[in-house]
Amino acid sequence: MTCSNDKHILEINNLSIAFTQYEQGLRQIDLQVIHNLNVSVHEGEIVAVVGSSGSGKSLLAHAILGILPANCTAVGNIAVDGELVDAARIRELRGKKVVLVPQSVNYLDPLEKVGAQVRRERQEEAVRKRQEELFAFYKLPANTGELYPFELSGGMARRVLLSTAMMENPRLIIADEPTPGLHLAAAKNAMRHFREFADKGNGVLLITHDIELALEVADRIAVFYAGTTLEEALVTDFQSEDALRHPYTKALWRALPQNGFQPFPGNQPYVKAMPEGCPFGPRCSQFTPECVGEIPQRLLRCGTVRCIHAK
Ligand SMILES: Nc1ncnc2c1ncn2[C@@H]1O[C@H](COP(=O)(O)OP(=O)(O)OP(=O)(O)O)[C@@H](O)[C@H]1O
Ligand code: NI
Repeated sequence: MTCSNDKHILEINNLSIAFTQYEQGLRQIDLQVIHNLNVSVHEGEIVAVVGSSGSGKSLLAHAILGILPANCTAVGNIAVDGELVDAARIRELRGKKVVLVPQSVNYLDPLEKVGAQVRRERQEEAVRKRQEELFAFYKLPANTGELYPFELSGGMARRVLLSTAMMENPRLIIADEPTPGLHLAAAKNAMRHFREFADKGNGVLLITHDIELALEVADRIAVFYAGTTLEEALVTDFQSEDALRHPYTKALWRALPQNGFQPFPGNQPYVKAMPEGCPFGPRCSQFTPECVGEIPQRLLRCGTVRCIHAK
């Protein structure tokens, strides 16, 4: 939902995710953690999803890949390359057309050498060559393929995960916090790889809590808060506070070092204590009684916003 006419590689509409939990062993409750979420990635784009811990970023990634936990239900529409995908279809696309760079290095199988994992046990020479090229690109030592995950440093493991994602010539990469533990040079290398990948007409959804990193590499930013998108903005909108739409995004902007490091007190609401209406209401200086009602996401200046007061 922007002014871009480019084709959507990923389009998510009205995604909601709830966990079923049992309280005191008996009473079943549904905890809604993602609410009517919309987000899209066009051809050639890196879209960064930024939000604080617990805002639902990883669940979004897992929903797109169809790997949510069993006690979790997702409703809404997910389209990849213009095709609405259901659970069976996403299973076919996963690891091929759509790949995940997971948040945790625990996704590596501890019992298998990493080279074979990245090659998915395939023996062809071309596959081995591609794996070796990727390891070299990520500056992994020559013998890395023969090591087990426990023999890798955290940064090496992360670079192995990045190599795994790049093995299959995917169309869409979902990268969930791909840089923690990486040295600056390695992080920049990974981001350069994403950029080249997107420039070929593919898409990247980059999930991060690091807004400065997002502003450096992304084309658009989706601002997450308490399980929904409060704003979708172009990176260039972050050049001035006035170009931004939502009071929360403006607060994030003022907290950036280059804009005075102004702290913003308070916390995102806990899933069990969500306020009615706007989730940001209790922290918002523009709060009015109308904010307790339904807050639609609307188009505004080539982006979107979920705030009735935004102009
Ligand atoms: N298995 C689960 N059972 C119940 N609630 C869960 C489960 N997994 C996640 N949640 C809740 O869902 C919400 C979103 O979690 P998620 O992992 O997507 O956050 P995140 O934005 O990725 O955070 P972080 O930046 O820390 O990785 C959190 O409130 C979390 O407590
Ligand atoms: Ni996460």
